[in-house]
Amino acid sequence: MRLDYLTIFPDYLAPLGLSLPGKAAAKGLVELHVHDLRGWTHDRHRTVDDTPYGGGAGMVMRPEPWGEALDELLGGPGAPGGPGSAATVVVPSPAGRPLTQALARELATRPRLVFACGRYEGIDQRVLDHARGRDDVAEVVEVSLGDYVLNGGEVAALAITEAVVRLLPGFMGNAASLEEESHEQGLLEYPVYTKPASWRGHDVPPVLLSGNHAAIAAWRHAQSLERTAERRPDLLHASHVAGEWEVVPAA
Ligand SMILES: Nc1cc(-c2cccs2)n[nH]1
Repeated sequence: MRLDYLTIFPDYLAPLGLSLPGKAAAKGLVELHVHDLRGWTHDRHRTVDDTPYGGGAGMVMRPEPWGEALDELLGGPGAPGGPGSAATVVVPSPAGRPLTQALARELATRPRLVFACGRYEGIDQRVLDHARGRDDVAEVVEVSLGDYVLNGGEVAALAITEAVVRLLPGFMGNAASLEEESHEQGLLEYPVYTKPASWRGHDVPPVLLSGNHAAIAAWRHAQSLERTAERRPDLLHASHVAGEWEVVPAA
């Protein structure tokens, strides 16, 4: 998978070279390329924004630099990959589709993601509309991290990258652990414990020391259900609760 990032703050994406994405890059699972949008401006001040039509506060990002940048990254002579490598343009936005594990799984199947990290009051809408009409763009997807407003898309791009890259085959050593994670089964994760068995008067739930794998699995599922019901009832569906579960003594 190739990941490109268009931003006016390239240094903000320096963490891409560290930890998770950095490890995936080192394993050859991903190619990461950060581009300064100002590289596609032609005036002395390298202007990327202007006042909004219709008035209102703040500034809007001009379409020209984005259009030229996408021309070069997507369809230009230097563009990587031939047919079948059509890019998915990911636009972090508070008005986007919520980032969920399902969306992360979907994005992890794509051959190329191009992150358009906007600032100010947003990117001129025509940039997205034009990109949607390109035959070298598979999809333009606006993605929200949640119902709050950041100053720019860079932080969101880092979060989306981490959620996606960790799902790539061959990245996480134990693929089984991916199955059990929060949201992977549609439920919140159960509580976890490690040594010592007793710490500051707090004991590990005895079932976890029992060696009874069926009872442990049942206890963990019951904990996930309980946590989800308490904290995220919106995630609970009949399918989660259906089926016979043996009653396991409370921890
Ligand atoms: N969820 C979310 C995304 C954003 C922004 C993306 C780009 C500028 S602000 N705020 N909140």
